[in-house]
Amino acid sequence: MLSGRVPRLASSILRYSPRTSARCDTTLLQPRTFATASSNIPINIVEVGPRDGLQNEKGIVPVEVKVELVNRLARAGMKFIEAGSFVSPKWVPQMAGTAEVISQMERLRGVHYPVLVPNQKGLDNLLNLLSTYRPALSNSQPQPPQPTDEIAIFTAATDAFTQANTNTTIAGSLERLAPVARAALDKGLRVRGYVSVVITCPYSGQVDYKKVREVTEALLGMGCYEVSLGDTVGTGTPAAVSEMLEEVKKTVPVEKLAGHFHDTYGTGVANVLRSLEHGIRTIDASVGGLGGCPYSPGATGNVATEDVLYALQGSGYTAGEDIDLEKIVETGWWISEKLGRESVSRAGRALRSKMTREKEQRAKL
Ligand SMILES: CC(C)(COP(=O)([O-])OP(=O)([O-])OC[C@H]1O[C@@H](n2cnc3c(N)ncnc32)[C@H](O)[C@@H]1OP(=O)([O-])[O-])[C@@H](O)C(=O)NCCC(=O)NCCSC(=O)C[C@@](C)(O)CC(=O)[O-]
Repeated sequence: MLSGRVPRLASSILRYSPRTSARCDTTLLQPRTFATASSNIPINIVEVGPRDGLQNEKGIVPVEVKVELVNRLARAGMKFIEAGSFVSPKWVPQMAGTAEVISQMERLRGVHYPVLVPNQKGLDNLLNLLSTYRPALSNSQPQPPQPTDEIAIFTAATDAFTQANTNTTIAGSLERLAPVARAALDKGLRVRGYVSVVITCPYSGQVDYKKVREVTEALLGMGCYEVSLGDTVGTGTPAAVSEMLEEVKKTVPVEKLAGHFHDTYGTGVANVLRSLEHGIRTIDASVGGLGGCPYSPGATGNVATEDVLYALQGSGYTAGEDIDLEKIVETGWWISEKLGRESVSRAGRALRSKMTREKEQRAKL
């Protein structure tokens, strides 16, 4: 654990309560209502580093590194870790090894490892893999839990982005995804939805927030338990996020929404906090600030997990009793160095310097 000033914060902040189904306190759903420090509202962090983080890497990241990344995140206390994608390797070569990753990773009890699925073929590939994990006939032959119990389906708020990302229009993608969601639900999988480009589209500019709302409604109508709203390009400001959420919340219950912010313009944490003020209780984040969408030119990584966890300190929100920020910081550096660079998480950089200084001081004693 961190020591000095950070541990003082850490005692209240670095231990988080697990993801609960009671997503939010309705008294705190009013726009721009700040939570008080004593309210301790649970926030779910969905760690998307192994998927959104790595999918944009130019060089192929070896399966064993991806497996180690997922394992480190789980051991650091993350409860939802997006482990990869069953997409076409012709479109996103980096995700080609996902079946191996989810077969080889440790599967910790209470941790969910969702994977992205774009179409029926992706679901079939996943179900084939899962079929090898059927419960053993005899209790004397215990089987490990199946690698995942959740898929994420994805579309976008503009035709141009949907075309670039999945080779179809919004309507075409919804038509393609509806039977996939139904089949996954029939197999007992949970289904999460994504809407990309909720603020700006890299191809068609300013997005119509009404479209974001309609696409969100469509995904929920297919049985998604939650829809994550992606500021794919990362142009969002807190004011734009507010405006977008005000529109979506006209017809969609806020507890069905998650926030997914890229940090291209440095507004990721501010947008997270703004979305919490709106009642959102699930935030996607990426360790070390890894990532970017291959079909969103110029966009940088997701808001860093470390930055979100740091910002939540003393805010009255709590992100999971088991999360160890020091381990998350170390994991952010570990994977960044594997990728030949430094962690871009601001909190990750500062906390690592602090941890190093403290280690040196201890060594001198
Ligand atoms: C949807 C398709 C497949 C349509 O792509 P398509 O080319 O129209 O598909 P197709 O059905 O014509 O198939 C083309 C080839 O791909 C194969 N194929 C087809 N499907 C699969 C599959 N599932 N798994 C493996 N192989 C597959 C298929 O078998 C065929 O192979 P061939 O016969 O030529 O040898 C393609 O566009 C695709 O995979 N797109 C995914 C793109 C992607 O992964 N983008 C990043 C994820 S979304 C994101 O990052 C945003 C998010 C979620 O983070 C939120 C945010 O920040 O906004």
